[in-house]
This record gives sequence, C-alpha cells and structure tokens, in this order.
Amino acid sequence: MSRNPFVSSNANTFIQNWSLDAVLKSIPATTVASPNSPLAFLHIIERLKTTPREGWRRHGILQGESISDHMYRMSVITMLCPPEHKVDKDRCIKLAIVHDMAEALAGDITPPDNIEKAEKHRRELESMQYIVNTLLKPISEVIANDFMDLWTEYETGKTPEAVFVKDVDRFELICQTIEYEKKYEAQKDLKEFLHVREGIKNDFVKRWVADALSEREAFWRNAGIESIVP
Ligand SMILES: Nc1nc2c(ncn2[C@H]2C[C@H](O)[C@@H](COP(=O)(O)O)O2)c(=O)[nH]1
Ligand SMILES: [Mn+2]
Repeated sequence: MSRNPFVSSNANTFIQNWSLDAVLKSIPATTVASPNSPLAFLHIIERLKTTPREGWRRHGILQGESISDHMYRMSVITMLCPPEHKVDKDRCIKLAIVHDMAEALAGDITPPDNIEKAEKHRRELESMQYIVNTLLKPISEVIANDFMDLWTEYETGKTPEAVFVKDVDRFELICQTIEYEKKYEAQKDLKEFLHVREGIKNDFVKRWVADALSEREAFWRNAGIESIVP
C-alpha cells in the first residue's frame, strides 16, 4: 500500500531529510488518457485531506485536523471580514484555499522542526512549481498561473489581502488551540501555539483573538488551573 510519509509515525524524520524526489517516489503514478485531465493534480491535493497538521502531533493529538481542514475554516473566516474593510473578499477566499497547497508535497513544517526559513521556502516553492508546471499547466497555462500567483501573493505577504489572510491563518490556529484544550478537558496545555497572535496586523482580527483568549482564560479558570498566556 503506497503510504503518505507525512502520515506515518516517522513523519518528522521525513521532514528533516526531505526531498521532492523522495516524496514523488512514494506516490503511485497517474496514467490517464486525456492530456488535460485534472486527475493527477487532484490525486496530489487529496494528500491535503489526509495529512494531519504536524504541530498537534507533537502533543499526542494523532487524529487531529488535516491541512485542508485548516484551510477550509480559514476560507470561511475570510468571509467574516467586516464589509468596511476594503479588500477583495473573493481573492481572500482563494488565498486561504491555496496558501498551504505546497504542503501536499513539502509536508507541514513546524517551528520546532528548526528548518531554516529559506529552506522551508525552497521546499514549498519547489513543491508548488511541480504542482503548477507538471500538474496544472497541461490543463491550462492560465489556470496554472492563477494558482502560482495566489501562492506567491500569500508567501510574499505584501497585499492587504495577503496580510489579512495571514492574520486569519494565525487566528484559526488560536481557535484550534482552544478547541483542543477543551476537547482534552484541560489535560493538554497548548499555550505554546499562542505566540502566533504577536504577528497579527488587523485590529478587528486582534479583537477576535482577544475574545478567544478571554474564553480560554475562563476555561482554564473553571478547570482550576492557571495557564498564563506567555
Ligand atoms: N508544536 C508547535 N507547532 C506549531 C507552533 N506554531 C505553529 N505550529 C504548527 C502549526 C502547523 O502545524 C504548522 C504551521 O502551520 P502553517 O499554517 O503556518 O503552515 O506549525 C508551535 O509553537 N509549536
Ligand atoms: Mn496555514
């Protein structure tokens, strides 16, 4: 049975010794008749549905959310953007849906992996270029460029849309942190994830986070445990 190395227990070893070739060798080839079939692309992004977000696994949450679970809720959160905040809302949804797509091949690299920022970018760029050039271009050059432009916009983080969606990435992680602390009935203190709030730029997202942190504080107080946010 072909296995996704990022799902196996030695996912972290795979992350430390990653190569695109090694990942591609672990994926059965897609042989299809029509040259512009989307199948090969769809089989690769299926891995987003089956690859758990690595950060939680370190805390013993082995059946946690997948990468696509995270991107799905982010895309919904972008739809809650206040109407008066002038960004291209539809583009924000697309940015959320595409931003971690490279992780289907690069894996979900976490800060404790201690992979240099430049190396993380290299892996994700190489993975995204494979997806775009090998899997999407045969379907349509225009479609391929659209995906690459979206990924690059998020990665570069310069446009108001990209800044907002990065805020949402961080806010979604904070929500999931609190949800897992509740799910495990205060048996897991996941405060280490809350550092991401420091990078949030938009005031209305900061207010969402403040609400989430006060909910978390009440939860831990009711559990009779002090979990001071670092
Ligand atoms: N164990 C930790 N994992 C963390 C921390 N901060 C982020 N993360 C995880 C969350 C995701 O699995 C991954 C990055 O997610 P992206 O959406 O940015 O690709 O890293 C942490 O402090 N500890
Ligand atoms: Mn993300």
